[in-house]
Amino acid sequence: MTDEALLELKQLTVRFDDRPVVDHVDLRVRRGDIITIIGPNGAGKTTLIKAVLGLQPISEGSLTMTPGLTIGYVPQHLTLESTLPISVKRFMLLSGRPQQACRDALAKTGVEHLFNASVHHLSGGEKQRLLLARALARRPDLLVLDEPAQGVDINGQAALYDLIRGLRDELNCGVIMISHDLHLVMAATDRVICLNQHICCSGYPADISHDPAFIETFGQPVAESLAVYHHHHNHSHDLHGDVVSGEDGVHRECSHAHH
Ligand SMILES: Nc1ncnc2c1ncn2[C@@H]1O[C@H](COP(=O)(O)OP(=O)(O)OP(=O)(O)O)[C@@H](O)[C@H]1O
Repeated sequence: MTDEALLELKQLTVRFDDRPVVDHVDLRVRRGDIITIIGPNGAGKTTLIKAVLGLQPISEGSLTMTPGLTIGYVPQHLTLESTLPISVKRFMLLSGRPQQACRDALAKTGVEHLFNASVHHLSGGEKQRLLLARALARRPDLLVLDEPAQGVDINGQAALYDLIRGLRDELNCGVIMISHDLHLVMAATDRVICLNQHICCSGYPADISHDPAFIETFGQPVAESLAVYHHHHNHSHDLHGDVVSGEDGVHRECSHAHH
């Protein structure tokens, strides 16, 4: 059932004071999909996610979910009252799931060893993994993540995206996330949606980095630096950057600039 649509948005529009902040968005999320929403500040990304979570009323269009769909939500940050002592164990049990399910989820995100630690003492990356574990404890059909790698260093970010991909494979869930880490998105995401109120362009990273709408939104230098990620060469280069014959002995010219 890999093509089962978990969620479908049709012409979904959210207006604030008659201003469309999310403008006629169509989106279909199936099991196994990883869809990343990118876009400049104020583009409507969080508003769209809130609509999916049922936290934001829709002005127009429709949002259909498969009946009984369980959503696991990972917010940008863990916000807790700093004076309230709380352990990882207690935080996880607040999800209402049994202890073993909580432990299993923590093991999946690699932080089970912190079960008795204070949440306040966790590093930024560990907190994100804890939030992810809390979402997983619900055994979600759909994971929704709002900038999951915020405050995590670059190696930690790559590891977190790898983890999300691995969890998608294991749970066969759909994933929809917002990200500002364009380089990681382009290297790791299956499908990208570039939102600027409406969907400017969408598709696979290799394709959208060449899309004029993408270049207009993020600028030529960003588009060029991202295009390298999924750039498949049919030939090799020597140390000077000159093209040498391919494996089949055929020499082909590059159709792009090298950096
Ligand atoms: N409840 C609200 N009432 C009025 N305007 C709102 C409300 N929520 C968001 N907005 C406006 O809608 C626009 C989109 O906001 P949103 O938070 O969805 O953008 P975003 O793409 O997530 O931005 P960022 O990347 O900066 O987080 C902004 O101009 C914001 O000020």
